[in-house]
Amino acid sequence: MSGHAAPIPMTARRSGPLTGTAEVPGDKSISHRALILGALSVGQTVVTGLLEGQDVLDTASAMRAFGAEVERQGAGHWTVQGVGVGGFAEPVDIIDCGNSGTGVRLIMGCMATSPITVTFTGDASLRKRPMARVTDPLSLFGTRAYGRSGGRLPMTVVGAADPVPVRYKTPVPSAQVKSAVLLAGLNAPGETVVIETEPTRDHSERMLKGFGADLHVEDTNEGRVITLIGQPELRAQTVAVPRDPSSAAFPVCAALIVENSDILVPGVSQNLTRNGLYTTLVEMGADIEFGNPREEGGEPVADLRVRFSALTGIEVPAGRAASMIDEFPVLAVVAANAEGTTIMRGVKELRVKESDRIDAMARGLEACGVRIEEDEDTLIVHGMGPGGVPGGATCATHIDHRIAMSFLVLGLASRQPVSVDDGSPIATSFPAFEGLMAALGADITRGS
Ligand SMILES: O=C(O)C1=C[C@@H](OP(=O)(O)O)[C@@H](O)[C@H](O)C1
Ligand SMILES: C=C(OP(=O)(O)O)C(=O)O
Repeated sequence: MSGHAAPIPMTARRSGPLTGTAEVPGDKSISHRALILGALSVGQTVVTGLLEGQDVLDTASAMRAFGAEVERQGAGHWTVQGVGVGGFAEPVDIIDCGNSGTGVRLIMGCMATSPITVTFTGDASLRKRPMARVTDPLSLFGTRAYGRSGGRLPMTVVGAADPVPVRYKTPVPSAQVKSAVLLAGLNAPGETVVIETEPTRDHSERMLKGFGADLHVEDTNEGRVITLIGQPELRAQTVAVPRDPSSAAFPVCAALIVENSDILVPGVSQNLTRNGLYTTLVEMGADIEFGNPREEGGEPVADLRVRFSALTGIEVPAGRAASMIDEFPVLAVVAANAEGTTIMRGVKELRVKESDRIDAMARGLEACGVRIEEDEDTLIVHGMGPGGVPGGATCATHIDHRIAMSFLVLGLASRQPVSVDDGSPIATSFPAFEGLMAALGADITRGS
């Protein structure tokens, strides 16, 4: 929904030890894809553990507008009666993807090779984000797009009536771009090929295969080459959505920096395209046990036991950025509570998320007394040691859920409270955040 709710100021105060179990909600990336692939399949897809965050609810509404029957049967339990590849009807109204880059870009992909015309919009954050990264490769299929200057929403996309398959090397490491091209390739005859030089999250590839697409992935000198044969009949599936490692990052990082904490976070994805934060935290000296490794919903997962730790700053290699792209804001908070300097390189994609996350973190951390250095592609945090951040500031969240949650985690370990001007965007990805953190013992309240 693009109408931004009234701002909800929130404040976090230094807390006693966090203890207990944090059962984080379903993975946002997989939830979007379960609804989209369900809508493109023949038969009824059943989804359990769906994330009922606003981003995913907006994708559910969009799938209904294209003709799929999407119904909520119970908490996290949804069914999708699909229309099949090439079966999308033209929506009679604008598709509003709210705050969700994943939603709008993947949906543009899956309508781009059908003979329909669709107008997309989103909230004030999404309307600032670049769409040409998706509409450029879609134009190779024969799709046309007419947006505001700079390729911004609102944007009207005219699907190709006679699509041709494409071969496309992604110029930015983006799972959204890769996925949009693959989804468009579903309704183009012949082979669509996407080549990525830096691997990004691979949920689309795994799930497309699971729904019956003919897709194979090969690691070559040129990069990861993904080949999809167009016009398959996708078959409805049962999808058990695993928990979201990006949401798990908040209780995990909170426990690492709040003295004497000891928590359990079950079912955290160990998918190599998603687990960069956890590798980084261990390198910084985090006391994390990875117990009971197993598969859930087609993803490798483990139960994490996380204890308060004395951490040391490190240099995070640029090659790891894609596997932890949404976790840099909360890593910056952890880094501020570590000894020494943490250098995050290759992070310029953070500038085109829900907000410019490098700028938002730098300004908020500075306001809380932390020394920061930054350039276009780098963020450097000078750590103040465990519990050493002064705090005592109100940080601007810029309609960005991850910025809001990161600064609230910071406040739990800072000398003075840390407030955010608006915690309402948290509902886009982690509506249970406040209750879950309170149950662990975190002192987070509404108001400034
Ligand atoms: O494909 C996805 O589900 C996502 C891909 C990433 O974006 P980019 O592809 O723009 O890097 C990530 O930041 C986003 O939260 C979810
Ligand atoms: C970047 C994110 O999401 P999206 O691109 O889907 O808005 C995120 O959830 O951190």
